[in-house]
Amino acid sequence: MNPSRRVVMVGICGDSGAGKSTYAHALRELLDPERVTVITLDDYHSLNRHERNAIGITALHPWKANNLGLLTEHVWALRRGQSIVKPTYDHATGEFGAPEEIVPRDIVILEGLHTFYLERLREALDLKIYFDTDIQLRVQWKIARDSSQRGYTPEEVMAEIERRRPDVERYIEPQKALADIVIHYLPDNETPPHPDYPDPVRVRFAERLRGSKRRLVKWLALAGQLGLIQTDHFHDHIIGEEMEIASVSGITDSKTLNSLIEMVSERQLVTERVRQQLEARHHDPVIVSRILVASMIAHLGHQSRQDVSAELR
Ligand SMILES: Nc1ncnc2c1ncn2[C@@H]1O[C@H](COP(=O)(O)OP(=O)(O)OP(=O)(O)O)[C@@H](O)[C@H]1O
Ligand SMILES: O=C(CO)[C@H](O)[C@H](O)COP(=O)(O)O
Repeated sequence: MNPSRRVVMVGICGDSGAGKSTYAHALRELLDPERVTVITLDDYHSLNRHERNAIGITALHPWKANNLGLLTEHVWALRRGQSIVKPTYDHATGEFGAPEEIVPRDIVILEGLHTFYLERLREALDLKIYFDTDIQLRVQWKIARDSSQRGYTPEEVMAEIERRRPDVERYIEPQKALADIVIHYLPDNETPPHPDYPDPVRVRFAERLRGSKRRLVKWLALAGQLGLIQTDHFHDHIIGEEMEIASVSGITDSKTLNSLIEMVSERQLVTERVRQQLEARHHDPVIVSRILVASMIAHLGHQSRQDVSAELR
């Protein structure tokens, strides 16, 4: 591995249907698919669908249904710039597929149910994002996806959501307290639907106040005060800890989004893909959120390259 390079590791965590994988792949597109590897933790299930059902456990059980030891080993290997050969899981059949080789790129995004579950996993991550998607959206999205792509009927999806509820509370939701940023998608009942934007969604960001170098919410609040974006800004307690919160709703224009990008990152780090996105004049909150988070990740990559260069001097 080139010693002046350090892989940037981003973790995305949350319940099934929260939008993790869609977000991870959107970030990859924005940052540059050649530079980003996305890994889903679903590939580290230790039991197939039939085996889980036979012993009556859900995929949410960290130890009985997942190989978190192997995952941790692989995450650290990738962070060191080493290739891995990882398992694969096929949701269309509920079976494992052939193992695949992963060569680390500049940025690795891990997305899954247990991304922050182990301290040793969290230690490998430069940015931790938890998706706390509103239950109404989560159910709607999960039913649509699982019945079209994973071989379930809508009734089976509803029954599965109910069956999983205790495990969600026990194993998944506590990880919210370990995130740097919590992203909450909410239905936006105040923004009128538009042909390009038929199901308006509001995106709420909560950010930890403790010594964070990242200041996404502060900048959003400032942009709101300046009247640049539609936002509300407040402090609240999430799992007992004070967090600063701002939500983005409505439509944001490109000029404003450009200013926000410069607040969270640097002009020279704006990727070609983001530039192309900015050619559209108006952006919904999901796009705004993805572009800002991609810009923060680009900035983290830049900082880590500077740190490595300083260490080598
Ligand atoms: N912002 C969004 N707006 C509309 N639909 C969305 C959005 N994000 C995700 N979805 C839809 O919700 C479904 C679930 O999303 P996704 O697969 O990303 O969730 P996930 O958290 O990775 O779920 P799982 O852990 O079960 O794999 C997908 O079909 C996707 O198209
Ligand atoms: O919570 C999930 C994350 O996607 C899935 O339910 C889990 O991966 C098992 O998948 P399947 O139901 O396709 O066997």
